[in-house]
Amino acid sequence: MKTRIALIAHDKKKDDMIALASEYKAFLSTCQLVATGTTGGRLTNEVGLTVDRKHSGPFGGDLQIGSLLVEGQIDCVIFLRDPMTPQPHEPDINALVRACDVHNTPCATNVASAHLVLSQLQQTAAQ
Ligand SMILES: O=C(CO)COP(=O)(O)O
Repeated sequence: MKTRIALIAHDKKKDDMIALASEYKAFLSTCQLVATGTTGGRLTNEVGLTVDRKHSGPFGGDLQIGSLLVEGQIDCVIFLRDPMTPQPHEPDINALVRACDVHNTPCATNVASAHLVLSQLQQTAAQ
């Protein structure tokens, strides 16, 4: 079965997400990807990945991904959050991260942890 990964980035972290996805493109291309709206659009247009695009974060995209996660349809979340900028949908963001904790789903919220998670998943997939 394909690894199911959610990719989400706040605006000031989107360039980091593009760089990360470009680095892991070969592996990510073998995965089933879901993303919030704007992040997903950039991943498709700039990296060439096939992504199931949900609504933009402020319009409920985090909640849509949280719902998939609760249903057991997400193996891992890469969520590059911007800790320096208040977000109008902070409750949605907290709900998604909380759902990861409730369901013991790996959730990388910065680039360093995203590298650890993706390199491990890539290695496991190659075995
Ligand atoms: O706001 C977000 C996550 O909380 C991300 O949404 P977009 O990918 O649509 O910018």
